[in-house]
Amino acid sequence: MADKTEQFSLIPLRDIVIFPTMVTPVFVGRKKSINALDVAGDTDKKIFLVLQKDSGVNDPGIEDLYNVGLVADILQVLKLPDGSIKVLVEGAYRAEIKDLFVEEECTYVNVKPFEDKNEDETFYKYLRESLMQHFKEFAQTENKIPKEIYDSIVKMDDLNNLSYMIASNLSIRVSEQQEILEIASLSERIEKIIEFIEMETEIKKIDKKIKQRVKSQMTKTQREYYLNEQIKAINKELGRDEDIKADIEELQTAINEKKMPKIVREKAEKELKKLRIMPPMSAETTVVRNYLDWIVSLPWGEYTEDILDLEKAENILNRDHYGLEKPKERILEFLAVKKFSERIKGPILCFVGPPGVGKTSLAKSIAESMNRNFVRLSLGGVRDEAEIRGHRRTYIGSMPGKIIQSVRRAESMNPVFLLDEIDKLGMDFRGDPSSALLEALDPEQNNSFSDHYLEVDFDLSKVFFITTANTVESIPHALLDRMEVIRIPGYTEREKLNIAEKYLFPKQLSEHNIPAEKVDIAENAILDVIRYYTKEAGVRNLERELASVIRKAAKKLVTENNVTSVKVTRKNLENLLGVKRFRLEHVEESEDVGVATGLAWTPYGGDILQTEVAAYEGNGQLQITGHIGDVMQESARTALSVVKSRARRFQVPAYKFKDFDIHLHVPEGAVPKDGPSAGITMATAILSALSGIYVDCNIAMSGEINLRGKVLPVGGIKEKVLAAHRAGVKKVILPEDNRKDLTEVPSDVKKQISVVFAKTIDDVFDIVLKTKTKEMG
Ligand SMILES: Nc1ncnc2c1ncn2[C@@H]1O[C@H](COP(=O)(O)OP(=O)(O)OP(=O)(O)O)[C@@H](O)[C@H]1O
Repeated sequence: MADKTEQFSLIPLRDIVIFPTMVTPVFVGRKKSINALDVAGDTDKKIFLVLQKDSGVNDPGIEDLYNVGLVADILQVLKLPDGSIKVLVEGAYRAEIKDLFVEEECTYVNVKPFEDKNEDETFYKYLRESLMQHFKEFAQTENKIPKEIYDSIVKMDDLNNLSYMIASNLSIRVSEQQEILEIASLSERIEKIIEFIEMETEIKKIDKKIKQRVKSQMTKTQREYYLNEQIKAINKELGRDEDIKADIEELQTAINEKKMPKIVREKAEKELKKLRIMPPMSAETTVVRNYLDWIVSLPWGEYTEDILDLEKAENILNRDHYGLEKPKERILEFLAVKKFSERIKGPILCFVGPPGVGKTSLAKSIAESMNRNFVRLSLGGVRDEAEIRGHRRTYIGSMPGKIIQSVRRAESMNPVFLLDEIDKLGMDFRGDPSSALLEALDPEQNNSFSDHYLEVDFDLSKVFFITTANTVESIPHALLDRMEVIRIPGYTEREKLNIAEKYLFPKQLSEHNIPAEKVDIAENAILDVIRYYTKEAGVRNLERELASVIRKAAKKLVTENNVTSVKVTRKNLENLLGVKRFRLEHVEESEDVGVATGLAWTPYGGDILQTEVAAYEGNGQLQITGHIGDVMQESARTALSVVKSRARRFQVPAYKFKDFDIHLHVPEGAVPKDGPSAGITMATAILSALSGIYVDCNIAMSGEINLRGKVLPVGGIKEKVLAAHRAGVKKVILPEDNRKDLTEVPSDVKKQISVVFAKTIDDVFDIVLKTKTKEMG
């Protein structure tokens, strides 16, 4: 490329700057430009391309063009259907216009190559690094540069070409690209490109910031307003406007029709008025709407008519429940009092007993016999006052409390309302749910029960509340005071057998729709289910296992061709229910040293627990294991002191308390145990371990002791005696003061077991300690 003037035909460019070495399509439409192509084709296929200053000018003169353009090779010419031409050019070198001749058919230019300035190239390396770094950052933020272009740019060796390539890919104005094209010095050109890149990235950043600021400035209400307007528009489009209106009218009708008290009606009308003027989809509207939905769905003024027919009630109670004489009698008395005086507000019934003894089903039978609706609310784990009394409406997602929710489910103002597991009510920093419950249960105040959500009083005075608990100990005192406790202890094996035969099995058969003659179960098979597949005071699991037996039998009937009926016997039981899950609890040894048989009460019934004690050389420490609670730990210490005070009588030398460690262990470590009732058992085992005197393990015992050795009464007598009976124990020691509780124990059990009563620990020792002594090492 000599430094001389050359002549080319001209194509003026609109809105595009072409750089050297770039291969680009150019669309040519103007007549003169098409002719310029023809002229170029006749010569050496070179053409001069330069940017127009104003793209609106049709036939530009020298003053309308930039000075520096590009001499380019024509690679391909393509005629398009609309008569215009697409020409593929490759930029050869930059050139400067010296002269311009506007002819009729096309414009010619005399140009001189626009040379690069000679420079010291030592800094090019650094310039290159800087350029690449900027470009990479730009490519990342911009994310517009196609991957293949990016890859080819990154690989480019020639710095000149690199600068052109990058410049052509920046999203800057054409005049700015032209500016780059016109810079003769490579280093200056690169600096300019870097400047543009920085400007671009900065603009992007500012842009982002502004967008964010605008976004956050758009306040919640503005957004809501905007969204609401949109929803309104959408609703209108879809014709839902009418739906919303109809909805409001529906609410109005419901308010009119419900037998709500005046004050509630006024409140509802007021809220409805608000709703009418609110934008349909605002958050506040939803709150008001939900509130009104709740108000109109409550059974205001709906009462079922009571039937207080004692004979019918008794029949229903007997129809559904075996035994339970005392509770049934008490229930009938209660109903009788109600019949005579509607106004006397009797105490609230509280059924206390282990799971599955029929507390819930008794309550259901009461409801049925009185012709009332029945609803059940489990209080287990309720720790928050708001769960009972509801959250104020200002809370997002608030609702009425569980009492009001349950009344809605009951669909009448006077249901039988079972508050289950009242002993499991919790209490923590969120308030005391029992105080809210107290208000619901208290006949003096419950005609105006206040729920935080409803904001209007609700009359609970006609509700018949019944509560249930596994144990009275953990019922809050204030609640217990208002309740009449009816105890339903666990069942004996015989009772369970009767319940299973007469109630559970037939009930399950009919629930499974299986005719009685198709599946039968032998008495001893039921006994085996009770003994080896369930371990409970009630009959819930027994019922479940019987259901399972029935299902398995039904499958046999269906799948095995020749089987027309199934008789479940002791022999085929294991085939149906799988291997036995429990073994009978029984006393391991008939006599031993350092062990005693205790009786424990758990919320799930009674259990026998053999307490073991080992004594070995040490320094007078007492170690206790077996997952036992604080009260039981203290009771163990008391037992040790009691034994110390009787050491001389049993010839236990004093050094044994000083130079021996005592380890007391209560097996079945997985079951947490607590309470003072193992006092006499622990004292017996400790004394035996230290003295070497044998203990009669066939005698089971339960009793608390104080430091002076007096035996104090304990709870759960029926469960404990039943557990002893189940384990085959023949004799039981109980505190003298528990003599009266023996009436709870069924007489068939009492016939088979002898109960002795002890006043002091010495009485206990006299009964259980043998005369034999083991030689101690
Ligand atoms: N004496 C009984 N006669 C007949 N069926 C009984 C008897 N006791 C319990 N059942 C039956 O045992 C099942 C469990 O009883 P229910 O659910 O009433 O126990 P629960 O004492 O309320 O237990 P939880 O305390 O776990 O709620 C019911 O199907 C019930 O009908």
